[in-house]
Amino acid sequence: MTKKLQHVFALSEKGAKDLVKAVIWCFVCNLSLMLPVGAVLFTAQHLLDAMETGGSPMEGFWIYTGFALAVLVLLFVLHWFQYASLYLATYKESASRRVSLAETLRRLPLSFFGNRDLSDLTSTMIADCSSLDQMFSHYVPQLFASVFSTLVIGVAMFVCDWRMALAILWVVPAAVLLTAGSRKIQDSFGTKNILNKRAVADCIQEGLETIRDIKACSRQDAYMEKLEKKLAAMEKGSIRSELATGVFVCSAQAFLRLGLATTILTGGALLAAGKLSFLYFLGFLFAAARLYDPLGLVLQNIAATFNAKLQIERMRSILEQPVQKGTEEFTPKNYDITFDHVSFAYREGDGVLEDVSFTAKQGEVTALIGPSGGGKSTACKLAARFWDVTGGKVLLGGTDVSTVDPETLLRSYSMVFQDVVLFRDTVMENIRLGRRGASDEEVIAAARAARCDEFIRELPRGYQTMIGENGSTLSGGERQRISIARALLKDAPVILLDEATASLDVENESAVQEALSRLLAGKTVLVIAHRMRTVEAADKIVVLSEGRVTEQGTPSELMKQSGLFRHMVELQRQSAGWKLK
Ligand SMILES: Nc1ncnc2c1ncn2[C@@H]1O[C@H](COP(=O)(O)OP(=O)(O)OP(=O)(O)O)[C@@H](O)[C@H]1O
Repeated sequence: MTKKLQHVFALSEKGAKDLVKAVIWCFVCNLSLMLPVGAVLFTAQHLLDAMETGGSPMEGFWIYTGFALAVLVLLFVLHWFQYASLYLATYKESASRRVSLAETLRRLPLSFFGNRDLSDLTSTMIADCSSLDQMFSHYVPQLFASVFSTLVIGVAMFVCDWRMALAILWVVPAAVLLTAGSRKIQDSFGTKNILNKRAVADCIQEGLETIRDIKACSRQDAYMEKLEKKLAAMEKGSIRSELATGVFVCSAQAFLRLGLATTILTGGALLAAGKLSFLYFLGFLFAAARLYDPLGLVLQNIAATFNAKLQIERMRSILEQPVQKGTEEFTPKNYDITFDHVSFAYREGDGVLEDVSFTAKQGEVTALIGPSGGGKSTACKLAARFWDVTGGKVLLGGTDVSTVDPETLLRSYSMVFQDVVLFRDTVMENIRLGRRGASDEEVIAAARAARCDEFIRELPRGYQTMIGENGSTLSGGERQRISIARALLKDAPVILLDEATASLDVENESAVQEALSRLLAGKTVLVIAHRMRTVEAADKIVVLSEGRVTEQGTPSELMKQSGLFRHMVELQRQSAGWKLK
């Protein structure tokens, strides 16, 4: 049963077990609500007996007071356990749900993120998790518990007096059926409502991410119009969804109250006919009120439970994704990177690399060149197992990288990509990301080697200056030098450089090139460079065009052929003389 609950509600094993416990406690608490009814009847019986026999009503006062207090204490204890099992367990599960989502996301190949909307993932992590917290702390356990407790209380009522039991309970199946029968309608409105809300969140996130381009293209009005349309659709959808839920739930709740009327009528008739004692009549009246209250709430919550379906599905779609796995024991015999007949496609049927074979040897600089879109960056990322290949193998030191745990593998790589990512933190910490635990002195030494030190010291608080979101307060060249400093600090045996010096001015470029050449000694270097000057000193050139290796060899060997490399070198020599009029 635990497994089934885990699957249906996207819970951990402990979460499923805790849900069972919560249902049991809610069930016990629902039954305990009948205890005060018993206490009142017990006391009333005593008073009636005393009045009939002419005894003192005060006789046994302490016993009844003690009994009432015991009921009170028992109720308190039971509700305390119910509270702990509902809320504490739910919030523990909620924390572990978020952690396991984050863990899964950490282990997913980048292909997953390529196919998913970022704002969709954000809303799953934040909004969906919160909705499920609410659902598991307030709705689901109470829903199950009410079904069981109503059954038990119903049987007890039938045992006491089947006519009164019928008068009370006939409305229950009708009210539940009315709510459950509306599921399809509520499902459809609820799903539309959630999708509308997501569309608004997407639109806001898109606007925030692209605000610079929106302004640059004077598209503010068009953007606002689009957002307003989505907001209007959301408002309409929310009202419709609430109305659809409200109509059915309120009707079902009203229907439930009809039971009180039939209880009074039936009880009154039986009482008048002498077929029911006054005490029993009183007891059934109390019991009906006690029964309908939690049931009314449950009806309200059934609708909320229907709406959670979509959120659970979205959560499950992440949790059940196949994650990248592999051995954590990785000691390659060397750090040669070998592409062995590698094919790769971001989307099925849309191949980006086709039968790519080459080796980037340890101690050598291997340059990937070729026309834009030829697959150079893709090859670099496959070398670090950011994605898994669709055909062939990528080997590091003779080991297939797809058999190595991605985080273990990445310890062997330092990377500087075109799109530098900086975090909202100090400059010091942004560089320290290269090697956790590096001392301030080591960070500063790396910054010096990457020619960052000078501009960092000019920042308002030097190395302790906070960098804005993704380094927005720094120039492109400065961002890139910080990322080079990170790579220098990491000092890994494999270096991947993707246009590493693209945003640097000539003075900085030669300074960084000098720092890089010190770092690169003895390492496996895979560099992507558009400028032929950057790759003149490479040990090996691999030309990638339309996803295939069209040439490979030393620069001088390739210059002798009249292939793409030579053509690119000549073109760049010509363009070196190009100037603005
Ligand atoms: N994340 C991605 N999802 C889908 N397609 C992608 C992705 N990244 C790249 N591509 C596509 O894969 C192909 C190769 O891209 P890649 O970036 O590897 O080429 P490149 O040779 O490095 O180009 P450039 O020199 O312009 O950076 C291109 O057609 C590109 O549109």
